[in-house]
Amino acid sequence: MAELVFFSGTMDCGKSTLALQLDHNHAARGRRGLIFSRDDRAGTDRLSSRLGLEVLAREVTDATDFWVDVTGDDAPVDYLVCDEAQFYSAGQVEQLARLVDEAEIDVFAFGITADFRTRLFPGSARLIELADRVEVLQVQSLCWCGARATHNARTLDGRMVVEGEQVVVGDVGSGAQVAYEVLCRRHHMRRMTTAVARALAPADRLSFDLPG
Ligand SMILES: Nc1ncnc2c1ncn2[C@@H]1O[C@H](COP(=O)(O)OP(=O)(O)O)[C@@H](O)[C@H]1O
Ligand SMILES: Cc1cn([C@H]2C[C@H](O)[C@@H](COP(=O)(O)O)O2)c(=O)[nH]c1=O
Repeated sequence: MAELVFFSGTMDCGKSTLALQLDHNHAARGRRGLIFSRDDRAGTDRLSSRLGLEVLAREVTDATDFWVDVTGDDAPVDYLVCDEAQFYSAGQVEQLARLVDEAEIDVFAFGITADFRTRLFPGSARLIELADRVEVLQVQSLCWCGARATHNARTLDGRMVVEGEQVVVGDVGSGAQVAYEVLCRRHHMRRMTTAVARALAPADRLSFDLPG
């Protein structure tokens, strides 16, 4: 029986890498898959991993109707890989669920659950509601303190911000003025990013090495 699976985690925990591996393994067994993504950091029509691998993908937009696109494709489809699924609409997630139930197509969706304010993205919320399984990635991304990172912070010059648009494409550790950093809940609640922690305590008094 086909499944709708949501692989979730913080930014930078290996979701896109897993998406590429999963596609590789299914394709190697002769299954036909389609890859979708939306607003990948590497640009449109892309699914990219920080490990360096990048493949062509179909870009999801507000106008995308998965049911129409997939059932109208040239050849039968066995599975879909859907990256950056947090950016999909609730209606698009419902189309994915329909493809699973009525067309017997496996859907493997990947995305972050919550935004920089700890609020669920619409696509992720609907996936949590509808998925057969929600899988939290095994590889843990870490807060600067060494604890498991569970939350995504948006930073402006290294300091956490709590106001702004929900969607701003960006990266962790990019050095850009607006960037992201993954934190444990304790430090997310206290808005204590690496830069703030470094400013508050001398490095020799910190129990975990801060990144350079
Ligand atoms: N130079 C590197 N060497 C080994 N692993 C790396 C390197 N750079 C990134 N990674 C791994 O890649 C992960 C990020 O993978 P990616 O698929 O891009 O994440 P996500 O899609 O969840 O944001 C990191 O958590 C880390 O495990
Ligand atoms: C927290 C948060 C993230 N984003 C963006 C930033 C990145 O472009 C993607 C996440 O990609 P990744 O492959 O999981 O690293 O989401 C955003 O737009 N708004 C946010 O609040």
